[in-house]
Amino acid sequence: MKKVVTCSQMKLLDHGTIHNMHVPSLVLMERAALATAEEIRKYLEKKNGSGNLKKERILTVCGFGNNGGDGIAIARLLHLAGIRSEIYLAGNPDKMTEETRHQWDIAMSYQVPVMNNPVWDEYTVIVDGIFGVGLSREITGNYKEIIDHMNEAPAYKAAVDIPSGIHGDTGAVLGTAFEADLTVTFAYKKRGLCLYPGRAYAGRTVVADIGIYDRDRDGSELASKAAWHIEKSDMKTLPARKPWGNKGTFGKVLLVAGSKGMCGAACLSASAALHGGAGMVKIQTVEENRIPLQSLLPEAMLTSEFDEEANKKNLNWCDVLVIGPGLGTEGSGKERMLWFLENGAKAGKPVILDADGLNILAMHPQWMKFIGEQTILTPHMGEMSRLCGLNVSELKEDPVARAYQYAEKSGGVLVLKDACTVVTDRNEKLYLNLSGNSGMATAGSGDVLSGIIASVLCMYLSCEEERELSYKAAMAVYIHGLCGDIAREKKGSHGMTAKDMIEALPEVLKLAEVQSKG
Ligand SMILES: NC(=O)C1=CN([C@@H]2O[C@H](COP(=O)(O)OP(=O)(O)OC[C@H]3O[C@@H](n4cnc5c(N)ncnc54)[C@H](OP(=O)(O)O)[C@@H]3O)[C@@H](O)[C@H]2O)[C@@H](O)CC1
Ligand SMILES: Nc1ncnc2c1ncn2[C@@H]1O[C@H](COP(=O)(O)OP(=O)(O)O)[C@@H](O)[C@H]1O
Ligand SMILES: [K+]
Repeated sequence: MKKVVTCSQMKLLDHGTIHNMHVPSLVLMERAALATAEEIRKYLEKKNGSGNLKKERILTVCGFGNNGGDGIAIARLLHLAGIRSEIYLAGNPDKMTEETRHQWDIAMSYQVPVMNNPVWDEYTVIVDGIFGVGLSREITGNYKEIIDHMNEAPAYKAAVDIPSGIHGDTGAVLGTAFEADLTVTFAYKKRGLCLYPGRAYAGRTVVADIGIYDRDRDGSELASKAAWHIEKSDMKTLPARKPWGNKGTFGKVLLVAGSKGMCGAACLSASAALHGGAGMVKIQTVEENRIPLQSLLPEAMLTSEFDEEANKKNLNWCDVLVIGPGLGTEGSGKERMLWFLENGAKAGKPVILDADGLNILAMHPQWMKFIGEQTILTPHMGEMSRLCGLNVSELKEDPVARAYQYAEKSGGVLVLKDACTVVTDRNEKLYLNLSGNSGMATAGSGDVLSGIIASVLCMYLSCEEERELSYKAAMAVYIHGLCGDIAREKKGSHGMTAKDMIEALPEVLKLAEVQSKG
């Protein structure tokens, strides 16, 4: 797992390194510049093959905060490497920070050329060192014009720390933003580089170690409230299957799903749970779905019984409940959802509430009392809007803040599904997901996720290791995204379907097994 920080957390870390560890700010700046110049040099060498960089001409556009100081140092390092490198200062030089002024003096001593009226399309690379984590308001006027020129230029574009104009905490565009091909960010990814649209503006993101120290004087973590993103290597921590296990020990999933004429969602969710390694899956559905479901998925068990005795037996049998896919919001769907939500909560079973399960909850807020720390809610933006009463654009302005609020209010684990899915709980554990792609915006993709979450919960049943529910949910979201990535590789983002993601699931989980065996 890697940390993801906010701008204020990053400033705290910079400050701690400088003041507690006595690392001069200029040392951090030099390391930031070295790392960025190196990435640019690598790009140029790859592009030019032979290493002859005579045709290259680089313009670094610098503001007056420390992001501009990084930029000036980058321009100097490239100049000293024999590459044609020039500086353009954007803004008011009277506002230069001490460090940036120092960088300016060094650059002038080395006679790094400075342009006053650059001809934008003469450059092969444009580096953006205007604003970093210090961006504090909407970009207007001259800065906006400059960024628009930079974007229109045909050059390869590299951003220092974060593309200017991207809000480092929310990923929002403040007025305008630099459209980078490459972003070299320092110490940790910033939230705004994970969330959209910031993630799209950042291009390929490289995290450079510049020697930031993440502890205070007492040794406690400064960025303890930071977010996390899961990566491939974390999958080796998934519990291995015990050699002596049987289908009973590998987890029993009860899926309360499907309604008359609606069995597809139940089928996808159940199939994903089975392909994800759950020992047994039973679908609680309506009698009309028996023949299609049993023909489509003979591995799953099925019951259409719905009375107190049968329900209790099914509830006792299962380890994990998934409630919602294709349930409908009226009639039997509503009754089934309420019975299993209430009694699942009372029995202390983990419940994954998805799709129509969430829509029913939104219509009956008094049932929120059955949501607790064992419940995982998996709304997409539309469902979330129904649950919390805000419209989708309000949610998208700051999805993390909205997710925190709802997790706090509900007491459950919230999986707010979007291009960058946010997972959080009432303790503000926060995960931002970086796997997946737009091909996953296809019908049934969410049903697959609910099945994968159930299967990941099952993996942990017979394992001594304690993991928080939010971590397990975030791991499942990451795995789901990897399935989407494999499906895209095989079928392309237009043609891939939810079923292709399920087909990719064994491959993804095999990768975890291979990794854990070393
Ligand atoms: N030692 C360190 O800390 C290290 C920091 N490092 C680097 O420093 C970066 C952070 O530097 P920073 O804090 O100086 O802020 P930065 O992003 O340069 O911007 C602040 C300037 O922008 C201005 N401004 C803001 N918004 C504006 C707007 N919309 N329109 C117009 N102006 C606007 C603002 O003006 P003001 O708001 O004060 O009027 C101020 O002048 C960080 O991202 C990393 O690259 C690394 O070298 C490692 C060591
Ligand atoms: N652009 C995207 N990039 C990555 N993942 C995406 C993107 N669009 C959608 N997804 C993922 O695909 C899934 C879609 O779920 P959902 O909207 O519930 O689909 P459905 O209701 O059709 O089953 C979610 O897990 C979401 O995070
Ligand atoms: K920048």
